[in-house]
Amino acid sequence: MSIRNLDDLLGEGVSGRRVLVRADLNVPLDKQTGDITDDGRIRAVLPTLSALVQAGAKVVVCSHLGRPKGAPDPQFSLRPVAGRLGELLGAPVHFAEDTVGDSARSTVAGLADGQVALLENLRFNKGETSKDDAERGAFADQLAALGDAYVDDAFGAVHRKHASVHDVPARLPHVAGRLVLREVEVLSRLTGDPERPYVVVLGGSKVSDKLAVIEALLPTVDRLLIGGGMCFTFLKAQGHEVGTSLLEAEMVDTCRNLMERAPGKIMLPVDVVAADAFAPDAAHDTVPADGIPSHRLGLDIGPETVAGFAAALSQAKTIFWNGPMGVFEMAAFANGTRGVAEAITKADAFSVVGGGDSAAAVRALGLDESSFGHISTGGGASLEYLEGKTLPGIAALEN
Ligand SMILES: Nc1ncnc2c1ncn2[C@@H]1O[C@H](COP(=O)(O)OP(=O)(O)O)[C@@H](O)[C@H]1O
Ligand SMILES: O=C(OP(=O)(O)O)[C@H](O)COP(=O)(O)O
Repeated sequence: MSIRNLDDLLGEGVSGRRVLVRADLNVPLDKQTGDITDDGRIRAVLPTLSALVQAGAKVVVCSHLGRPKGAPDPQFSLRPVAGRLGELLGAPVHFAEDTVGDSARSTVAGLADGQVALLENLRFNKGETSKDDAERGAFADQLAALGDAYVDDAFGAVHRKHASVHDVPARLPHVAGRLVLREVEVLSRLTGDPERPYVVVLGGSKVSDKLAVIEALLPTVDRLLIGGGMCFTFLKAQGHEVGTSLLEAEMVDTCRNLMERAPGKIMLPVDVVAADAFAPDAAHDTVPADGIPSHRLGLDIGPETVAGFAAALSQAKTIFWNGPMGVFEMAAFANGTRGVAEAITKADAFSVVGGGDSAAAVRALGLDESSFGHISTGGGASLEYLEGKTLPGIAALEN
């Protein structure tokens, strides 16, 4: 990557300078308690933050959390993340109650050398995600005013053309952080000439984001295994009833086209675990994929599907997996994700797992992280990188 990195910035000296770090601290939260259920993304940014702290910078961290709608929403506050980040750094993290307002300005102004502040959720501001260049630019101006230099270490968000990712680097001296650098180095192994068979497994719930990626990836992969919330739009395209499962109705034709264009390449579930409700204690049964009752929703792939996917994975030499196979957060619907994850660890292949929830699933299910070649913090970001797209966050660092 021909872009400047953290070592270049450290080499210039950062003591006493305000360094704005864009991190991806979009961690999963327990829906009932609001507790952080997996702190992997916070840990992933520690090498960059610790290096800046040690070098005496005034470190100003910013991130999004979830998808609030451009205004403050307490359920998406980063306050709990500030607490956890402080524990991991071994020093308190000063939390600003807003992102670019009075609280942010006074918090940053009060930082001593080597101290860290975390700004409130970037997405509480309309300008962060706006499609209007001027609106995004105006927010980027305010954000950039809080730093003297900018580090992008938010690999999970480099595919977003958002103010903090795409517009701030145009306003400040900018470098890639340690995490972004490492992610790109590892993922580049999958873009050149991956050892074959190359098998990609896709699941999760960000269906419309990822359907677009499938189109681009299809010619380069040997097998595409589809589970999770993703599979129902494909099953519908095959003419099956999917009950009240997650469905992207306007994408059904696209899915049909994809299957017709690459016959035999896409593997879909042959059985699914269908439940009465989206709840941990919901009544559920394994049913054939063409027999989901109309009042039920698919929350996991079934055992026959796991066996089929495992057989395909056992042949692979390169594997990329993004998106849990089911609602793994609920024990009754975690078997598909566990089965596929175990099959990946057993394969004699270079394997990459990408995505906040997929990485969290690996840890929550107690799997040995070292049996994967790489666990990426970005799902959508790594998929778009593999697709060969110019990622707004990376392009901005190159300029
Ligand atoms: N069948 C399903 N129905 C609804 N949600 C699902 C289903 N399968 C998986 N999910 C959910 O998908 C979420 C993760 O999706 P996504 O954000 O796309 O993955 P990642 O963060 O790894 O990129 C998990 O919270 C999981 O519960
Ligand atoms: O969780 C994320 O992406 P991922 O689920 O694709 O890994 C990133 O934090 C980006 O979040 P976004 O998809 O709401 O822009």
